Amino acid sequence: MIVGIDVGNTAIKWVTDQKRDRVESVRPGLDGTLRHLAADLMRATADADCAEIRIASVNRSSAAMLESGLRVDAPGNWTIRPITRADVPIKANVDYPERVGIDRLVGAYGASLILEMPLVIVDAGTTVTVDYVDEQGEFQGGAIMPGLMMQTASLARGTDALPDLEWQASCCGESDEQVPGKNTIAAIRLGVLSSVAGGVTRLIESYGNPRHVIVTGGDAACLSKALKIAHQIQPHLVCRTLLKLPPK
Ligand SMILES: Nc1ncnc2c1ncn2[C@@H]1O[C@H](COP(=O)(O)OP(=O)(O)O)[C@@H](O)[C@H]1O
Ligand SMILES: CC(C)(COP(=O)(O)O)[C@@H](O)C(=O)NCCC(=O)O
Ligand SMILES: [K+]
Repeated sequence: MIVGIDVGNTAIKWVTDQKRDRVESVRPGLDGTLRHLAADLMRATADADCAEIRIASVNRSSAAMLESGLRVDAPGNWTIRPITRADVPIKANVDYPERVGIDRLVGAYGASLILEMPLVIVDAGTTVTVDYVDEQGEFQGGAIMPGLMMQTASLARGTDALPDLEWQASCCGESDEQVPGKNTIAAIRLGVLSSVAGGVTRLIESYGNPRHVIVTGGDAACLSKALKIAHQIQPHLVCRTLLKLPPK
C-alpha cells in the first residue's frame, strides 16, 4: 500500500492508493486533527502487509509533528519515505534545483502526466505558485505570490477597520463578485481575487500563453471563478501525484 502526504504551510493533505478519490485535508496546530490523521492512517494501513508513507513537505515543523504523531499514535507496518528532488523524475532548469519547493516539482511532474506540454501549473494555497513546464517537459521555474488567506489576513492585521475573511466558507456559494464592491467584504474579496487572478493571467502571458493551464490547491475553486483564461481544475494534484512516483 502507498500513502501520499502533502504537507503544505496551511494544511496536510493525504490519500492512499486504495482509495485514490478520497483525499483528507487537515490543519496541523489544532493538535486533535493530527491525532485523527494518525488514527485514520493506522486504520487505512491496518490490513496492508506493509505501507510506504511518502511525505512531500514544505513545512519542517508540520512534518516533524506529523512524523512523531505517526510513530507515537499509529505504530504499524509502514515506512516513511521523505520525498526529495531526486524522487521526482522531472528535469529542472533553475538556479538551485534542490531549493525548489517539493510541492512545485511534484505538481509539475503530475501535470506533465495529465496534459501536453508546454503547460502552466497554478497551485493556490498558502501561497499561489505559477510554474512553467516547457515543450520538452522541463520545469523552468515560475513565480510565488501571497495566497488569498495570506492577503486577507495581512489586510486585517495591518488595518483597524478591515475584518479577516474565511475563504472556504464564503467562496463556493458566492455568485460572481460584486464589481465594483458595494461593501467592505465585497471590496476586499474583489481586490484580493483580482490581484491574484490578474497576476496569474499576466504570468501566463509572460510564459508565452501555453495552451494548457492546471489549477490546484485548496483555493482552486475560488480562484477559478476569477480566472478568465481557459484552465482545468485538478484538486489535490500534489498528494495524488505522490502515488504515481517511481518506487525508490
Ligand atoms: N482543511 C482545511 N482547513 C482550512 N482551510 C482549508 C483546508 N483545506 C483547504 N483550505 C483552504 O485552502 C487553502 C489551503 O490550501 P492548501 O492547498 O491546502 O494550502 P497549502 O498546500 O499551502 O497548505 C486555505 O487558504 C483555505 O482557504
Ligand atoms: C512556495 C512554497 C512556500 C509553496 O508552499 P505552499 O503555498 O504550498 O504551502 C513552497 O513551494 C516552498 O517552500 N518553496 C521553497 C522555495 C522555492 O520554491 O523556490
Ligand atoms: K500547495
